Amino acid sequence: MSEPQTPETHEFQAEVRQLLDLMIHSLYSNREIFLRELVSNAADAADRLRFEALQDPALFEDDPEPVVRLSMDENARTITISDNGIGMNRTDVIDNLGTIARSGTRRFLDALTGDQKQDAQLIGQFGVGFYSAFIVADEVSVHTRRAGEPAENGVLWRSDGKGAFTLEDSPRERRGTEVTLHLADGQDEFLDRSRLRQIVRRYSDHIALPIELADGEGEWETVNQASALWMRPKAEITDEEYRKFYQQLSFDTEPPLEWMHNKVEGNQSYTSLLFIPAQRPFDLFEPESGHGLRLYVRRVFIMEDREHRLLPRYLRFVRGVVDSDDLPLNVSRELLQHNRLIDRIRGASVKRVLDALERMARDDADRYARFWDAFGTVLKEGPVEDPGNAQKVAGLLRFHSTHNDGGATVSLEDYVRRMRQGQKSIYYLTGESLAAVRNSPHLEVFRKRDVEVLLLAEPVDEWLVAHLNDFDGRPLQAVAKGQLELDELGDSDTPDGGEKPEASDSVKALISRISEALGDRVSEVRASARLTESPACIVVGEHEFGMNMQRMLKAAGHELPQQQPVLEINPDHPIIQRLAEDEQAPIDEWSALLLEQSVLMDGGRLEDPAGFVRRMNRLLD
Ligand SMILES: Nc1ncnc2c1ncn2[C@@H]1O[C@H](COP(=O)(O)OP(=O)(O)OP(=O)(O)O)[C@@H](O)[C@H]1O
Repeated sequence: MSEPQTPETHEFQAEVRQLLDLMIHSLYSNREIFLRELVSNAADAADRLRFEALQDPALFEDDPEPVVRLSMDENARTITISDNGIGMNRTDVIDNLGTIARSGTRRFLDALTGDQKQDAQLIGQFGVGFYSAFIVADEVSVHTRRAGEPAENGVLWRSDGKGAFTLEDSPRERRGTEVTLHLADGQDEFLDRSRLRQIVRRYSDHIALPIELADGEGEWETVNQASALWMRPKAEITDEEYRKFYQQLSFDTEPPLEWMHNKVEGNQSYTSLLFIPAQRPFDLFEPESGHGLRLYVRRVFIMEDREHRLLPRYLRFVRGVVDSDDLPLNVSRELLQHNRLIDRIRGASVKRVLDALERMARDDADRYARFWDAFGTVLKEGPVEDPGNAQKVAGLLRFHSTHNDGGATVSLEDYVRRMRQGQKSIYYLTGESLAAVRNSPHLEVFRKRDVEVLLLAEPVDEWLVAHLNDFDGRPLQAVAKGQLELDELGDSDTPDGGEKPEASDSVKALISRISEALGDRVSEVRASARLTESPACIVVGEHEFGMNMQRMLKAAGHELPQQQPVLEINPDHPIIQRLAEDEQAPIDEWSALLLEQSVLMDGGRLEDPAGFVRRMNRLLD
């Protein structure tokens, strides 16, 4: 076997090339984040070393104290970021720096908005951090050796970011990685020590290991706080420090809406510091991505909880840290699945977050509205995922409603307070868009009798109402399902709102004519108690999927049993009355038209739209 020839040249993977091109040519606002990214990689490398050294203390060699060092050479116009972390061997370097597309790269390219400022924010969130070096550098070299391997396994990676990199053997005594950036023209501001100090303090102050800056005379100055903020006593931490810590942890441009810092002492001790952000991260709805809380054991970083063991998925917007004194240091993902201490931390953390949201909703409606705008949709997954807290979560939900056609949302508590005397249920209507539900014929009798209906137009709402059966002891009831019992709507103020109108004999006869004409396209035709203005609407059975849910399930590729709707007609409507009296009217055409317009009003699609238009034109003629 022959040793690989060095230096050897490798092409960047196509997507990496695309990304580099973008870094070099378009991301010049906010260029300083390159340092945040490289320091964060160095700190991750220190965390990984500490973690692996739990099994194999020899990895520390004779250099156990983690540190990140920044130095510069004004003549050569270079900046160097070095760490004594885990380091990389040849294979690691090839895999990590250029030839294998990381899933983050593709997603990053897809998520770009064209707005430079926003796009620069995306870099840190995607795991394309290393390449940000090319925002300021026209050549980058990485000299590295993996902990535990001999000095001659050191490798040197070099690239100008233009399509290829070279790799050569290069012995390295010191464990870890040294990244050297040769600054491109016009980037000399980064050769200024106070500028580097300022950037480190801005972005990396709370990285829990020292970041040292060379003073040019052989001395090193620690420029960050280098402490685990969450371990300090609450009373000594300022709001500003909490905000800054959050922003360094999350790379969020906005300060958080709220934070909860708790130390739990006792036979199981842990500290948690949880933040509720103010704005949505780009990947909130991507199933495999997203962040979790950072889990530490006695200050040693163990893992990011991407599997949502420390907090359930519906609270995945929460960022922060949990530091346990009692978990074993070699805790694995598997162990996290079945661990009583983790279960307790999870239960308590859920309660802390929900309590904080309750307080915010009660004391500061504006702030809560911001929270709801950003994360309401996610919170709606709560009753499905966490039935034990369903009522608590339900109390935090906000909905559009007929009470407030202007658009402000209402809580279930508001709704219950406004229920009419004798009203039994909380009524809701689901549909594809707010406009469609707001104008639905199903609301006619509710509006007339001044009974509030919640208007639900997000896909998740269907799952929510399928799992949330009641609130405060009142059942949730879909207005577009089953027979509507008017006396369950509560007392009516309107004089004609009492009894359901008795269908006359001619209407009864019309119903059977329509029923015959439509055959098995409907399961039933009946007189409606719902309609006051429209001639007809469709309804599903009490225990069937609603029309909107049926459409969603079909769109997701599910086979559904044939389920025909009920057609309800409004005996008081002039068209219906005319049809009831005119036995010569072309009933096949009219019946089809009534059904088709009801399907359209419901947000459905017609199987034969051209047939519908022709029919309508014939009848208008
Ligand atoms: N200083 C370093 N020491 C050891 N490995 C490193 C170092 N810098 C980068 N790497 C390796 O290269 C990989 C790619 O780094 P990059 O910054 O592009 O993404 P990332 O760190 O995985 O993602 P993110 O930026 O979201 O943390 C890292 O996952 C790591 O394995």
